Amino acid sequence: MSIQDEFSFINQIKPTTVHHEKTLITGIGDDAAVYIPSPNQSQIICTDTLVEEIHFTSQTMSPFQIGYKALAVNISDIAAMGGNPLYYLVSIAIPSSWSEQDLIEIYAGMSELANSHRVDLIGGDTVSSKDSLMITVTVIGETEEGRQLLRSHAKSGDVVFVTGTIGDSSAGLELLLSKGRHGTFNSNEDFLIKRHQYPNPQVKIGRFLSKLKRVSLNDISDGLASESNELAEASQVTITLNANLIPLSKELVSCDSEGAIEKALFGGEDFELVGTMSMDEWESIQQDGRLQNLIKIGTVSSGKPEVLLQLENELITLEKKGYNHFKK
Ligand SMILES: Nc1ncnc2c1ncn2[C@@H]1O[C@H](COP(=O)(O)OP(=O)(O)OP(=O)(O)O)[C@@H](O)[C@H]1O
Ligand SMILES: Cc1ncc(C[n+]2csc(CCOP(=O)(O)O)c2C)c(N)n1
Ligand SMILES: [Mg+2]
Ligand SMILES: [Mg+2]
Ligand SMILES: [Mg+2]
Repeated sequence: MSIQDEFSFINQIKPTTVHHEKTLITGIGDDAAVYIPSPNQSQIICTDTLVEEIHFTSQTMSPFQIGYKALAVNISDIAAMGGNPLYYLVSIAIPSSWSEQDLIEIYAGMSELANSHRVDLIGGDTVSSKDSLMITVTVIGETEEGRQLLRSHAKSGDVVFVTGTIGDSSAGLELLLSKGRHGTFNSNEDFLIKRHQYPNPQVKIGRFLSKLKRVSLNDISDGLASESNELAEASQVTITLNANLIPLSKELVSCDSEGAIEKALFGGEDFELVGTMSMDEWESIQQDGRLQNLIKIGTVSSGKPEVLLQLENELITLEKKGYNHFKK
C-alpha cells in the first residue's frame, strides 16, 4: 500500500541535520527553498529523471539503489561542469503498488550519497501516479566564476581523456536483466552489477579539472560514442579515439571480452567523465604527479564535427549511437 498522506510522508523524509547551515535560509517546509549563493561563485543547476521500466525495474534495482542512483546521475552532471554540489530537490510520482517502506528506502539511498557529498535536501514534490514510479532530482551546485567546464572548450591538438573504466554498467545491466538482482553472481559479475546500481559521480576530478586552463568535459550517461560526439559538435572539432586505449575493467573483460568494447562505446550509464585539455597541460600534470586517474584515449584535430575510432588498422566513423529514449 502506498503512503497514507503526503504531509506525514514529507515529515518522515525531512533531513534532521543540515550541511550548509550558514547559507540555507529555509529548506523543506515553506513554499520554496531559500539559500544564499556564495560570493564570486556561479550557480550550476541540473535535473534528470529516472522512470520505472525505463531506467530500472524491480529486477535490476532495490529502492535504496534507485534513490542513490537518482541523486548520483545529477551530481555527475555537476561534476561534468567542474562544480561542487550543494543542494538537491526531489519530485516523486508514486503508484499505489509502492509501500511507504519502499519510499523511505529510496530516500535512505539518496541520503547516503548526499551525506558523502555534503549536499542538503531542500525541497521537492510528492504526487501519485497511475503506473510507473518516476523520480526527478534537481541539484544546485557552484563553481568559481568563469571556471565552468563546457562541452564547447575542445580545440585542435587537445588530448582526449576519461576518468575510469567504461562499459561496466552496461554489462552489469545485462546480468541483472538475465538473472535478476537476487540471482547468484561471481565476484566479477558482482563488481559489474554494483557499477550499474551505484554510479560514483566524479566530483573530485571535476574540481581538479576546473583549476586547469581550458578543459572540455561531459559525463557519460548515454555511452562514450554519444558523449564524444556531443563534445565534437559543441566544439566543432574532430575527435579521434583509439579503441586500444579505452580502459576496460578486468571484470568486464573476464565476463564479456567479445562485447566489452561495444558496451564501452554504446552502453552508457558509466557516469565517468570524458573531456579534453591541451597537450601542454596534459604533459605538465603528468610530470608533476597531478594526473589523478585520467586516462588518455584519443586526440582532437580540426575538421568536421565527428568522432573517428582507430580500430586495429581501420579508421571508422563513430556514430552518435547509444541509449536514445525515442529510437529503439
Ligand atoms: N525537456 C527539456 N526542457 C528543457 N531543456 C531540456 C529538456 N531536456 C533536456 N534539456 C536540456 O538539454 C541539455 C542536454 O540535456 P541532456 O539531458 O541530454 O544532458 P545530460 O543530462 O548531460 O544527459 P542525460 O540526461 O543522458 O544524463 C541540457 O542543457 C538540459 O537542461
Ligand atoms: C531496465 C533498464 N533497461 C535499460 C536501461 C538502460 N538505460 C536506460 S536509460 C539509459 C541512458 C541514460 O538515461 P538518460 O539519457 O535518461 O540519462 C540507459 C543506458 C536501464 N538502466 N534499465
Ligand atoms: Mg539530462
Ligand atoms: Mg551529462
Ligand atoms: Mg545527466
